[in-house]
Amino acid sequence: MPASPSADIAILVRELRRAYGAHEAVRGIDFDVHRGEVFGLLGPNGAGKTTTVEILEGYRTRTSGIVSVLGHDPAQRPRELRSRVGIVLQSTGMYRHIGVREAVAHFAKLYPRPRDVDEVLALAGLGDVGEQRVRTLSGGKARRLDFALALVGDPELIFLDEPTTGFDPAARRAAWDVVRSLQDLGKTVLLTTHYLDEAQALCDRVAILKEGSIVAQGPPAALGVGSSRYRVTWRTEAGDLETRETEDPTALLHQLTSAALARDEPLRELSVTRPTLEDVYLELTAETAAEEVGSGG
Ligand SMILES: Nc1ncnc2c1ncn2[C@@H]1O[C@H](COP(=O)(O)OP(=O)(O)OP(=O)(O)O)[C@@H](O)[C@H]1O
Repeated sequence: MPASPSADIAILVRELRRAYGAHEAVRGIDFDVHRGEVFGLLGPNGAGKTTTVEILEGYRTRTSGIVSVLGHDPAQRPRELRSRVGIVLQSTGMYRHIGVREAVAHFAKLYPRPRDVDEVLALAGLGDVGEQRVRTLSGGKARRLDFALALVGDPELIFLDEPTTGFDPAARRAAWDVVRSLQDLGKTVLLTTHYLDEAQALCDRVAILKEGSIVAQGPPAALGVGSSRYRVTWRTEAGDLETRETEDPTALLHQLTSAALARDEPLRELSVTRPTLEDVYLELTAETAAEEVGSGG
């Protein structure tokens, strides 16, 4: 029997497990993805991200647990899901010899209610290369074509597996813009990424996987980003780089700047930062540090 989640839940996962022989790759995870949300699955290599996403896409079976995608069990491979879900594969490499616009138009015919082809080209940032042959596209543009092919069916839910791996910084920013425009269109996005800045920039909520279990889940801000901890770094008189963490940097900054003024010297390399998602992630996924901080909370 398929689970019947409430209308605002696009993906529901309960006690999901997947074993490969004796190895349990996914160990009883729970999460929901709300409609209209960009949700990120993060975790080191082998944490179970691909296994989880491919179970949601219907490409892999599960050992146990409940999974519902737009109200359907993907294991049944319901036809309806095919047109309501867009999957950006790790580069399709199809249609190399035809034009970009032609490829998107060809894909559009596979769906009952496709988006306008030119609109999709514009959305994916391919408006200027529509007449170019697919094989002549740069890596970044080829990836955008993968986006375009996933979007042309006008899916409600889009899976993005490491959407910017191998991109240069400009191509990454462009891909981020595509994800943001999907969000503006009210689409639900589930993405996996190795880049923590990407998750921080794009995701409404993230789940951090480690060895098949979710070790933290929530909005990036609630995972410590923008928390009350500040990190103050500066170069001392002796030339050493010093770092101190504090709840309130006011007094420390006053002390440092007064001393520098008294010496009539600039305070070199001063920075005041808050922990990024990356700091939180590294803390949670570190092999030994996790045990130490895990029980203390
Ligand atoms: N078909 C398979 N048969 C046996 N073991 C597998 C299979 N697929 C994955 N595994 C194992 O399951 C664990 C989780 O793999 P998975 O690919 O889901 O991780 P991941 O988080 O996606 O990693 P990556 O970021 O490297 O893609 C790993 O230990 C992996 O070796």
